[in-house]
Amino acid sequence: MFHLRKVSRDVARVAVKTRRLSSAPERSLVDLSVDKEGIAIVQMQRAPVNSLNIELMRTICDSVSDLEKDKCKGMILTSASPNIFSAGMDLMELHNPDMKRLEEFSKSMFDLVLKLFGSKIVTTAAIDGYSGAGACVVALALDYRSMTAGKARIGLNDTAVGIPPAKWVADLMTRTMGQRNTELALTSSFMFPAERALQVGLVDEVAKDKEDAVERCKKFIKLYDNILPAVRTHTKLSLRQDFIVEFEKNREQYLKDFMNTITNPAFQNGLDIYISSLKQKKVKAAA
Ligand SMILES: CCCCCCCCCCCC/C=C/CC(=O)SCCNC(=O)CCNC(=O)[C@H](O)C(C)(C)COP(=O)(O)OP(=O)(O)OC[C@H]1O[C@@H](n2cnc3c(N)ncnc32)[C@H](O)[C@@H]1OP(=O)(O)O
Repeated sequence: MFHLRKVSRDVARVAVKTRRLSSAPERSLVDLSVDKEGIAIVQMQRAPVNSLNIELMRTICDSVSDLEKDKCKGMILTSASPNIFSAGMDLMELHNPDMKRLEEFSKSMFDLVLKLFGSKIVTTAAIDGYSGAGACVVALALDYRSMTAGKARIGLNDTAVGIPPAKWVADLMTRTMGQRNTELALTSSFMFPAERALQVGLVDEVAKDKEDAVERCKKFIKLYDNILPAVRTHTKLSLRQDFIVEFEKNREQYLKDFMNTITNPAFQNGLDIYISSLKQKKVKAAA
C-alpha cells in the first residue's frame, strides 16, 4: 500500500490510502509527499473539516511509522482544507456511538498521540486555520508548530462545553506552555490567534500564509542537519519518557474515563444540541 521506499529518493507525491475497514470504503485521507531532502508533508484531506475519525487517525499514525522506517528527516503535518487545520475529533464518532467502535476510536486517539509524541523523526505542524480541541492535542504532541496569522485559532475548548480536560491532555499542554498559561488556557477555553499562541508558547512561530508556515517547518527540521539522528532521538525520548511511561501505566483508566464521559447521557444531550447548532449555523449562513 505504501510506496515510500521507492519514491523517497525523488520529489514525489504518494497518495496514502487508508487501511480498508469493514465499514469504510477505501479513500485517500492523507496526501503524502517526500522531497529530495527527506522532508515529508503529510497533508490531511478529509473533507470538509479534517475531523479526526478512526480512519484518519490510523492513516496519520501509519504514515508516521512508514516515514520512520524510511528514515525520513522530518515531517510536516498540514491540511488541504482552506482555513481549517482540523475540527478536532469527529463528533459523529462520539454521537450515540456503537460501543465497540467507540473503544476503537479511543485506542486510535491514544495510539496517535503516543506515536506523534514519541516519534523518532522531527515532527512539525503548519497550522493554517482552525485547530480546536483534539486537533490542538495532536499539534501539542509534535516537536514544533508554525501557525498563520489572521483567522486561524488554536486551543482546547473542553471547559466551554462542560467537560474537564483529561489529566494527560493538561500534562501535554503544561509541558509546552507551562503551568500558569495552561491553567488560564484550559479554565477559560480560550481559542488563541497565532500571535497570542506565540506569546504563551502554544506555537513556535507565526507565519504569513500556509506556504510560509510550511517553509518555517522545513527550516526547523533542517536545524538538526548537523546532529546525529540517533543522538537527537535518544535525547528527545529521554526527555519525554516520563509522559510516555505515565500514559502507558494509566492507559486503561484513561480509556474508561473517556468512554464514561462520552456515554454519559448529559454529554449526549449536550452533543445533540451542539451538533444541531453547527448545522443551524450553516442554514443561517445560506439564508
Ligand atoms: C455536557 C455538555 C456536553 C457538550 C458536548 C459538546 C462536545 C463538543 C466539544 C467537545 C470538546 C471536548 C472534547 C474534545 C474532543 C474534540 O475534539 S471534540 C470536537 C471539537 N471541535 C469542535 O467543536 C469544532 C466544531 N466545528 C466548528 O466549530 C466549525 O465547523 C469549524 C470552525 C471547524 C469550521 O467552520 P465552517 O468552515 O463554517 O464549517 P461548518 O459549516 O461549521 O462545518 C462543515 C461541516 O463539517 C461538520 N463538522 C464540523 N466540525 C465537525 C467535527 N468536529 N466533527 C464532525 N463534523 C464536523 C459540520 O457539522 C458541517 O457538516 P454539514 O456539512 O452541515 O453536514
